[in-house]
Amino acid sequence: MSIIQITDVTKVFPARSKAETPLAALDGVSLDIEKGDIYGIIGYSGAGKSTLVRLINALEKPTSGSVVVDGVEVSALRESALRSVRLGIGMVFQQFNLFNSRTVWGNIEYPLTVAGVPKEQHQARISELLHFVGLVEHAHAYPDQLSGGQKQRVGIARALATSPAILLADEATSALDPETTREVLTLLKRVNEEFGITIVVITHEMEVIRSIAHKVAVMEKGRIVERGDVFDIFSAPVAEATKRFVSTIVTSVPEGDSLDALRLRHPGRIVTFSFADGSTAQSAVFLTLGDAEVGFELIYGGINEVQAKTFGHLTLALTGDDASIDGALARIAEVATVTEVK
Ligand SMILES: Nc1ncnc2c1ncn2[C@@H]1O[C@H](COP(=O)(O)OP(=O)(O)OP(=O)(O)O)[C@@H](O)[C@H]1O
Repeated sequence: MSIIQITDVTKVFPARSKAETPLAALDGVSLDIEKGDIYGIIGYSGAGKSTLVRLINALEKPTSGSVVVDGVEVSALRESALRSVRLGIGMVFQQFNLFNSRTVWGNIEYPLTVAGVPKEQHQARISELLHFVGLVEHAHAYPDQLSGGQKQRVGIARALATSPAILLADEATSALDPETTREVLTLLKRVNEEFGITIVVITHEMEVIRSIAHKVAVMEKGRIVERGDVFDIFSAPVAEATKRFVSTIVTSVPEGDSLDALRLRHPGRIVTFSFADGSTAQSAVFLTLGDAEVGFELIYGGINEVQAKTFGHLTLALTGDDASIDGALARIAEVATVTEVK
């Protein structure tokens, strides 16, 4: 069941000066997010990711199209009716957005007060959240006494205070080092698994998508250029923008300087074999080459794991006569994608 349904949404911002033309930050975007999913939205700066998030929590209205959240058409609601919709959506930010004048406890209490939760219920809820994010000992610390990772854990506890059905994480780990990023992503995964909260993760880092997302949409210039299950997108990206993102963490076919360097060392035929189902296809490649008396050396690539499934791109330098190589490649093409590197 969809919990967020965005249909043919366009968002045009007025020109900032007479010299400029109005800008379509979103241009015909449709996106369905299922309840309980972790959905990643990736794109470079200016792709329209934040605008999309601001439409989901109704901080912006679309120029055209509709945004339905948990069965409510938020794009049509008046400001007064939006309050209850926003209570069902938690938000985590890159710069944490904590109140520096309030303690950890006070920061987590704030949304409870705003939502009108009776005071006598605050203590139990805050204490539960502090345990969940592992900050019980820091309850009375102020944000500037905390590390970045601890601040983000407060941000997550605060976002969960009113038990939202949806959590929007806008570049939540972009200000953190890799180790702390892993901790925060693990926490977000627990939020999803233990509470069944749907999470929308906005990022420009493919590693964030690989670590926690089930599905991903790739945005470029206000449009979604590709979407799908994270494993499919990583193992066989189609759009150019997707390929660029995937190549930041997956070595596939060698190109540019890497290819030039390989060519110098291996003047013969260079072929990349790509598989999406791990070891069976790999052994078939090696056995077929051996049977055809084609020599091979692994020179580039590797095996990757996404969502507990493996895929790989292995580039081999082949030696032998062309007819044997061609025969072997034709047989291998039945179990793996074969790309001759030119
Ligand atoms: N309030 C606004 N007025 C005018 N233009 C805007 C406004 N908000 C966003 N834009 C423009 O819309 C486009 C998309 O911006 P958006 O912030 O959604 O992209 P993004 O993918 O989130 O990028 P970033 O990661 O840099 O935030 C950009 O060109 C931006 O300058």
